[in-house]
Amino acid sequence: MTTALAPWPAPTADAPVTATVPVPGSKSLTNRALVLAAQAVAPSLIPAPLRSRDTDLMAAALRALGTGIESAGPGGRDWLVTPAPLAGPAHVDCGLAGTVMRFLPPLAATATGPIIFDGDEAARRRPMATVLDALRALGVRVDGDRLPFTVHADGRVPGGTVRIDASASSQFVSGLLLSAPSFAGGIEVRHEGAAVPSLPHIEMTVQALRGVGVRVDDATPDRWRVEPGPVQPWTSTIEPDLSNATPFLAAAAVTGGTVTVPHWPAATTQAGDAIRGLLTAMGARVSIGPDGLTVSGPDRLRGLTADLHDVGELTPTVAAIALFADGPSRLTGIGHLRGHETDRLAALAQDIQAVGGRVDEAPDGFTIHPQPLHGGPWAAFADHRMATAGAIVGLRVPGVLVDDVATTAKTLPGFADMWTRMLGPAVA
Ligand SMILES: O=C(O)C1=C[C@@H](OP(=O)(O)O)[C@@H](O)[C@H](O)C1
Ligand SMILES: C=C(OP(=O)(O)O)C(=O)O
Repeated sequence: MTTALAPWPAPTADAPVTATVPVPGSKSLTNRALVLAAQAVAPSLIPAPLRSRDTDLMAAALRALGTGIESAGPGGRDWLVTPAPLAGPAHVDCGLAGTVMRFLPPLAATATGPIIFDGDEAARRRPMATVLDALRALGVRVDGDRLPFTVHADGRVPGGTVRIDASASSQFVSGLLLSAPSFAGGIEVRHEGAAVPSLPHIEMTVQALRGVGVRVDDATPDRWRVEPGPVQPWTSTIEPDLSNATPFLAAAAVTGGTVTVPHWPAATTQAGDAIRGLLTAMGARVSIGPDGLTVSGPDRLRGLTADLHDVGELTPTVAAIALFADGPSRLTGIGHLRGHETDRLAALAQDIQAVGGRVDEAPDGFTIHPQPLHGGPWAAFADHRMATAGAIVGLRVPGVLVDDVATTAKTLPGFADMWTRMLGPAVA
């Protein structure tokens, strides 16, 4: 029997939050770096990767397939990745990581032996069939359509053209592209269906592949071609995780304070960068300078109408901020969030109502009508971004109880301590 942990009372801010908050590396970049470094012609040193549940699971899975991954550099903060022939039999624990469950089956297909994939209970509900059907179309034997499933690899993926419907997740495209340099004929992925979400993440994949010397043609919308060939070692820096930075920036927005996140990249493919435009539209002051990105909250936040299809990861943060605006906010284009860590639209609606808020849920988004809130339970649903959204609400609403703040370890271990530190010594 497991004992339920005590809920986390989200601290309230008695004054405008003023802080500088360094944020660890990007989950999305770290896991792309690992998958590419495992295919490289020589070892890679991944500088200061994110260490979190999602990235540790990716590293553990690659180790299980034969890749050497060890800590290196000052204080062991880097990862030295030594490629080796990939082989099963192996068992891959995906946890709840979309990047592990969608990026690794194509790589496993280039190995040998049966490779069994499984994950958390919630992970078994996440859409997977598109990538597994694509592998079958490429000549790979796969048993199953969602977790748990088995890839029966025979050491060679012929590759070729696949037609997929990636409207449920950009990760279906990214996963196929990232291992295609190791397919005999590379790959051409053609998307057919409603618009692909999270396009900046596919742009990140393309840029990551080019960064290790792989030729990619993405000139035609909804069509990507990756040439087979040698993968050079990974050398790029890992940018801070800009999506994980957003709850801290939100703290400035909702309390009229000022928060700086250092090392904000001048150019990036991370979806989190879109927070600059979104917060500006809500009335915050946003600037990039030598110290990083600084957000100063306004006296009154404006409601927002935004299509978040490309940057769905930001929805929990934006929804939490919208609760404190002076008018309604309408967030659309995010039906695919129903297949994220949890059904994020339903989860946000439930939690917002539990603290007295009003939200009208639609198939592809919702409208938030700000009104006075009160304390209450805030369920995380095993979703790191639901937990951080609860923290934002708690800044302004006493008595918000987040049931599982530890779930933030998926991408940001130590979140609760970082949050308390941001609020200063006055907050217990
Ligand atoms: O490729 C990636 O690293 C990601 C792609 C996106 O997934 P979806 O396209 O499923 O939204 C994003 O939401 C997720 O957090 C990370
Ligand atoms: C959707 C997310 O994660 P995953 O990589 O598990 O899909 C997310 O981090 O918001």
